Amino acid sequence: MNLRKRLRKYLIMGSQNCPRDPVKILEEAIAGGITAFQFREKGLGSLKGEDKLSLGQKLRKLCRQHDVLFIVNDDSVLVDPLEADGIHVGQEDMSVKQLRSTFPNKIIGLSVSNEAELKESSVDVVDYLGAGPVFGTSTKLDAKVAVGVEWIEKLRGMYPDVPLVGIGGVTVRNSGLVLEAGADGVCVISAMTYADDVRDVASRL
Ligand SMILES: Cc1ncc(COP(=O)(O)OP(=O)(O)O)c(N)n1
Ligand SMILES: Cc1nc(C(=O)O)sc1CCOP(=O)(O)O
Ligand SMILES: [Mg+2]
Repeated sequence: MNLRKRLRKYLIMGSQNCPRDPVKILEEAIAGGITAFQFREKGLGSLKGEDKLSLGQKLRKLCRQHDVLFIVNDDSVLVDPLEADGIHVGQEDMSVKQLRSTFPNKIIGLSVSNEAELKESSVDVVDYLGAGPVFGTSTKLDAKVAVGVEWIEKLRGMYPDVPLVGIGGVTVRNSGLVLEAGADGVCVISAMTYADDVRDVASRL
């Protein structure tokens, strides 16, 4: 399956986003049909060190068993121990050029939230772009200003062939707008991790 298809339903989470066992939440999301997962263990209440690694290993194993793409957020040190398929970074993280030279064959995703960031970005060395926050979000405390689906349209126009996902405040109800604007996939955290029925949300997304 090509990357655009594999990024279609992209769950991102760490234990800090989960009101119950993250392993169970991922199992249910996989049963509902997610195609990609990002291990984003960061921020208030997140696990560190061995505990972080141990949870990452359990989530990685599940993704492998079900052929779900497994991406690590930010932490390049975890890529090899978790045998991740790739890494996602933002503008304030490790440079994508450096990552590309360290991981020539891994998937590299980069966040772009506005024109100024785009100007500074080496889009040519990454495999996909994460655009957002499309809508308002309270999950990421340092999220930038919501950019709307117009930002997706703009990026799609500029980069017709680059895999593109929308993130930030995405729900079952508004996910269609993100895809109609030209995204290949939608990323969600809270809409899935806090759902009463995770599997149902994943399948309807
Ligand atoms: C797919 C995807 N898109 C954007 C982000 C945000 O990355 P970043 O700006 O580095 O912020 P943090 O997630 O690290 O807080 C993402 N993680 N994934
Ligand atoms: C991790 C993250 N990155 C964003 C960006 O705009 O780059 S918004 C965000 C949080 C998304 O969480 P929710 O689906 O609960 O709104
Ligand atoms: Mg980051």
